Amino acid sequence: MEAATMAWTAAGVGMALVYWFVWVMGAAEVKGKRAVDLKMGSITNDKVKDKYTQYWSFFRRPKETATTEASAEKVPAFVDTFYNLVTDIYEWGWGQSFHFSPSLPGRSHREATRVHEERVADLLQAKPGQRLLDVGCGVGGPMRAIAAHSGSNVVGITINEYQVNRARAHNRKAGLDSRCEVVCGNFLSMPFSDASFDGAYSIEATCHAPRLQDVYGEVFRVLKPGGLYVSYEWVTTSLYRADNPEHVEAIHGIERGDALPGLRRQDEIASIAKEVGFEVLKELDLALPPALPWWTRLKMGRIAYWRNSLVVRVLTMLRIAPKGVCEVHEMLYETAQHLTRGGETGIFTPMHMVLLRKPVESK
Ligand SMILES: C=C(CC[C@@H](C)[C@H]1CC[C@H]2C3=CC[C@H]4[C@H](C)[C@@H](O)CC[C@]4(C)[C@H]3CC[C@]12C)C(C)C
Ligand SMILES: C[S@@+](CC[C@H](N)C(=O)[O-])C[C@H]1O[C@@H](n2cnc3c(N)ncnc32)[C@H](O)[C@@H]1O
Repeated sequence: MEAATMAWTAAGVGMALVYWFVWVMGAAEVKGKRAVDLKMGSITNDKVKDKYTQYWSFFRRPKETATTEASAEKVPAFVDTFYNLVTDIYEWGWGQSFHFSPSLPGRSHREATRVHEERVADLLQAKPGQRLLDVGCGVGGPMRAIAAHSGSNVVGITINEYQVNRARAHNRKAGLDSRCEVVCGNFLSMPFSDASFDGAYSIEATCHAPRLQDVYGEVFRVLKPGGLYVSYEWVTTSLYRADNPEHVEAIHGIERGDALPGLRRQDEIASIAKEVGFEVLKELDLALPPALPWWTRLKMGRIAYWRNSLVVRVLTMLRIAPKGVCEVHEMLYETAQHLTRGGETGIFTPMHMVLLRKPVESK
């Protein structure tokens, strides 16, 4: 073969490979967020690396972050930065629901996710026409499932403006925008009137609060007397040993890679809820057997991770994705290992469920 023909053939094969990795394989989990559309939220391309470095140095020592008052105050701003960095990667590689769920035999991840969300609506006994609050709503995957399942109206709050825009666009596309509303704000001080919601829920979101009392107190305030609140909490279990270096490494890894100001213990949740005035109706770790592992989906994805990191590398080289995406992707890959370790050893659960009620006689 002539040199020129060989060069053209190689170029053709190269282009086909790029097309395959980026447009075909890069379409990952959910149609609608493709690798070529990866952005870093509202951070401009030239600021991505700096923002990532700032984030990483802030969350290097998670427990200190929660305990010193000055740095606890900065947590919501850094959580906002975190979601600017990860929201598109999450949507691309996981879907529109940013949480885990127990695997269900013979059912897809998508179905298992929906069942885990509908369980919230059922626990709340949500009814058509009721007004529910989604505390830390992400891009609204759970909100749409819960509104569709129960017929209720849902108002979501998130600290991240980029997520607000994504959630509103998804709500419109799903034809649910008349029943699903999204507000940008801090769940530690919410822009809602007292006693203005029939029910509330939070799915894997309140773990970002330095003090759980603050967010539970706000939910208590905005609920009507008699209103129910369900929360899926990220916690360490009674199997966690602070003197076991492997345990400490996994838990620190989870905290650093997920913007957490220190994980709480499982046995703290109900007492904090009571402290702010709630009645505790139910408390259960939904990850306990007979539930199947929630971390299977993270483990099964090794080939997908490899493919995804290749895709982000190629896109960064071609300057389609901003510089810094590779570092963020690498951080998430490592976080996935720590989460898996936390699940396998049983020292961590992302689904400690509490069902709470604001007493009827309270104001
Ligand atoms: C509740 C929170 C988020 C939980 C999960 C939705 C996310 C935790 C870790 C994330 C991921 C890790 C590895 C990524 C992978 C390297 C990439 O190629 C594709 C996306 C991942 C699978 C990503 C997806 C979302 C998570 C599973 C926290 C923040 C409180
Ligand atoms: C892991 S995501 C879960 C999102 C959603 N519940 C779901 O399951 O898809 C956590 C969410 O909590 C929100 N969040 C964290 N801290 C917050 C704060 N102080 N005020 C409002 N939202 C916050 C984040 O912006 C994000 O939307």
